[in-house]
Amino acid sequence: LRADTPPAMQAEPPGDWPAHGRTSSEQRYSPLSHVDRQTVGRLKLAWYLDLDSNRGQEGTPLVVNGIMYATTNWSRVKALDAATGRVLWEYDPRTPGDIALRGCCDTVNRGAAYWEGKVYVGTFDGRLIALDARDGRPVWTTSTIPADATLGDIRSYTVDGAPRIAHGVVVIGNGGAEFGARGFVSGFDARTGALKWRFYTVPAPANRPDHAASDGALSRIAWPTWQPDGGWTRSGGGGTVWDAIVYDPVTDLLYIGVGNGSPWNYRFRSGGVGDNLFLGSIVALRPQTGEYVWHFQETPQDQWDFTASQHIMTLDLPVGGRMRHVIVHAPKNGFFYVLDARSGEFLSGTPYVFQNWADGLDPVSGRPRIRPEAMWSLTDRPWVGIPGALGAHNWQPMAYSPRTGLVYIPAQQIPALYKTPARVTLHPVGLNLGAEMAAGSAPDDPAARAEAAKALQGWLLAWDPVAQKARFRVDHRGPWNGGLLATGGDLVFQGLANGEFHAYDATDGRDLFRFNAQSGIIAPPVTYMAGGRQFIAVEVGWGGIYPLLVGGMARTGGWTVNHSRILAFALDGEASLPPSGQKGFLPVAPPVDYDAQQAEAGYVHYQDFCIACHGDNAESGGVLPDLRWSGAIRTAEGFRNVVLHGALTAYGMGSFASVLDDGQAEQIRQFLIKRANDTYAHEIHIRDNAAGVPEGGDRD
Ligand SMILES: O=C(O)c1cc(C(=O)O)c2c(n1)C(=O)C(=O)c1cc(C(=O)O)[nH]c1-2
Ligand SMILES: [Ca+2]
Repeated sequence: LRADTPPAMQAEPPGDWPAHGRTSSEQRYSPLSHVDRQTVGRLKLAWYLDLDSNRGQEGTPLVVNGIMYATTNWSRVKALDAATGRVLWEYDPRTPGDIALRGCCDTVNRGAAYWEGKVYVGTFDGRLIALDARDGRPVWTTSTIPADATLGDIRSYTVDGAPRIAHGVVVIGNGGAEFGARGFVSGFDARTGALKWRFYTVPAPANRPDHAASDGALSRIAWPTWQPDGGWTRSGGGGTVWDAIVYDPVTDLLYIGVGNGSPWNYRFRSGGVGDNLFLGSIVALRPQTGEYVWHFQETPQDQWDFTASQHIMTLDLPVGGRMRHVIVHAPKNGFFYVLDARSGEFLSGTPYVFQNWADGLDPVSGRPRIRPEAMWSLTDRPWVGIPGALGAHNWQPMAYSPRTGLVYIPAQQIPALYKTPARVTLHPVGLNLGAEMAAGSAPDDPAARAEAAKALQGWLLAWDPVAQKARFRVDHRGPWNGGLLATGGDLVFQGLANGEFHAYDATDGRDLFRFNAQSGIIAPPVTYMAGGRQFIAVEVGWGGIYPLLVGGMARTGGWTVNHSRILAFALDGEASLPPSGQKGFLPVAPPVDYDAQQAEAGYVHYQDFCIACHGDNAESGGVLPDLRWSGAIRTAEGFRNVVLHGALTAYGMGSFASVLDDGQAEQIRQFLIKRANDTYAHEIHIRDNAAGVPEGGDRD
């Protein structure tokens, strides 16, 4: 059985990519078929553009009438001639560097919205800006963060998702639930930037009304699911809407994917009491008013960072013998859900990966049967969870082909160790998870490391949403690969963590095209027509949470240094990339003396405050500096200047003076010197090859 093409999809000009998921169904399917299984052998690079930031690039470029609007790291916007890559205008919102510390997962941006001659972009420091599509001049700017939301010194808000537009309302959410935040989405008048409505996803302390669209639903439905005086009243509760927001013209509803609890620790957050709505839920709202319509909670009692923020897609599928308009969703928690898009009714849910936290779902309600041992914050025993906090599928978008009837999922396995700390402290800067970060790091011993690396997996999963089962999979070298694109040429395109860009046969996963992009790819490709030719374009740039947090183990995926670009491919393209010449972070012989006791204390502070960007156990994942080889660790004063006095704030390394004193900063420095000494010989050794790059061999 094949799904019908929904009416909303037919309206879009087939040669454009005018909205985040191309159409309002967010299927990321384009009917273009010049590039197909026969012609793909002639696919070549047509143009490329070097970007001005070498950090994670997660953007979906929009293409409207031959002009590409791409957003890149630090919330920058570029308009390009989509046929040639020539820059028409650029806009830099000058996001301040210290905001990097307020986001968990790299200063990324996932894309813009286009509507009636304006380009809308959210900025990492929480602004929403409307630009004139002709010249990039700001038409209006507004703050998406209400002044009182930052009350309490731990509240932390960022914006990195793409805005969506419905009924002339621009809708945007925010990130921050790893720090202390209370989630909400806001709707602004697309013409003027005036706030039209706001919907908070978790209650206010004491069930206080916000005089917002959410008041009724929060007090009626959500408030009874929280312990009234739980730690959430100080940490915000979480529920940030940091990625998926979808307007569905078929139901005239707006669907939002609500994130995890703040902090993760459910005992601290809510005393181990209640489901904590609307955490881990899809919530349907009226786009004009923000009024609540329905919700479906995928993960009650969240303590795993199991967000429902992942890509929300609508489809028309035969269910029980009749066509239903449904939402399909593959959130972090590892279950593939099919919900009725009008009512939120649970239709089916099946694990799409190996998972160990639930004994399936209740077949009627869809509620997970959570295993008692997975409730780590209540058992006080460490829990190795699969999926872990980075999910069986993260923000990297899926795609659907109406020709094959398959949903293509960038699936992964990244186990996580969850452990209750001796004491939960809420810090004004840095992660506030209520989980022990110094519980154990990747081993240095090569054999043990290779064994641990086997658990880190990534694959392209072709999923039949009607039968709820896998049709085929394509295994990649590791997790954290790019989002997906499906085309009328029966191809599925995906960039990989190891820096390759591929086209696969949509019917069986056969590998039909491979290109060396010289840096890991996490962004989803798009396709469009310009100058009479079909292009496939993708942003290249290794980053996002996986390499930043996981660090050295994330380098098993391949290329170790970010080189950010936009690449565009076409049949008989004639461009080529210059040789990469990349050698990774070059190890510099470290100072030899350190104090072992200080270094031990420094490990704990490092894991609490530095791990989220510089990687587990002081090994960088190839995006931000590897501190073992940093000049800053050579003197106590130099290190203090960076860590406490903000010498590198403009680059995103703000001051930690509010959480670390001189002595603790010095302990971290001693730890870094120890790590440099422990690993220097090995780092040199793994470069013992002709190319002098880690892990053997130039892949040019
Ligand atoms: O809870 C939040 O507020 C929040 C925000 C974000 C974000 O804004 O990017 C991410 C996450 N959570 C998250 O859990 C996650 O795995 C994640 C990955 C990424 C990324 O861009 O690589 N962002 C985020
Ligand atoms: Ca999160």
